Amino acid sequence: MTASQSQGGNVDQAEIAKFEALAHRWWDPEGEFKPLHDINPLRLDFIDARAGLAGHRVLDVGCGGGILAEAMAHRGAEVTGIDLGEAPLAVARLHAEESGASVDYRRISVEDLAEARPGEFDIVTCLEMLEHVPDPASVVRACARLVKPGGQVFFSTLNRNPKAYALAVLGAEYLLRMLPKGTHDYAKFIRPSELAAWCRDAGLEVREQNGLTYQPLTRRYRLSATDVSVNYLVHCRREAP
Ligand SMILES: C[S@@+](CC[C@H](N)C(=O)[O-])C[C@H]1O[C@@H](n2cnc3c(N)ncnc32)[C@H](O)[C@@H]1O
Repeated sequence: MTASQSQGGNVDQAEIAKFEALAHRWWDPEGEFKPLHDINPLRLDFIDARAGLAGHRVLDVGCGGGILAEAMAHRGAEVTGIDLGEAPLAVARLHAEESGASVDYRRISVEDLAEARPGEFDIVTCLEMLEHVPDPASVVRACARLVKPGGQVFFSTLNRNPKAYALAVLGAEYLLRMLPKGTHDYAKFIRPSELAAWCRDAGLEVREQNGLTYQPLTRRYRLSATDVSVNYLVHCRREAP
């Protein structure tokens, strides 16, 4: 058990501090968060095509500086974004003010929000966050509680295998320097089978898994229905009671 877990929360303060320190760079499309900017149109379309964002109540868990949350609001969703980092949320609020996006940003854990507002959301998104928490299965359970029966939940994270280590850690952090060193902890990467088991245990039906693959030559990402070997997206539906 880590120090932060023993204090009662499912949070690794060192992870939060990492994102706090970089928060001012969140909206620089060529900065440390470039990969999130680059994959955002793909993941936004993936979610919109499966859940239909316009007019729906959406919760974005681990929203950071708001790259996805804002984009979903611009598609007509009523978005709440939660995170435990103060600085990323401050950046997110400022950016939304400038862009005219309406997003309700809050500093609260997903577990506490699930206690307070179970079943309130049509759609829950939790992207690139599970690999930064001590107990990702607890986040999956909370997301399942927060969505309405029949509602949609989306996760994305990094697979745990030698290829993912080579590309996401050695390649992105050390070779290409796309990300600061230490951004990812390989031990926290999650196999699709592990995530699927947590989803099923939480009452979520896994409908689809899609890879987000990086092409080093073109420096572009694309969605792949078959290659979930590195970064991947999962679409689930909360089973009706
Ligand atoms: C890689 S960023 C992803 C941001 C956003 N989801 C995206 O994909 O554009 C990870 C985010 O998770 C947040 N985070 C880490 N641990 C968390 C926790 N226990 N509860 C809520 N947010 C957390 C960090 O503060 C950071 O903003």
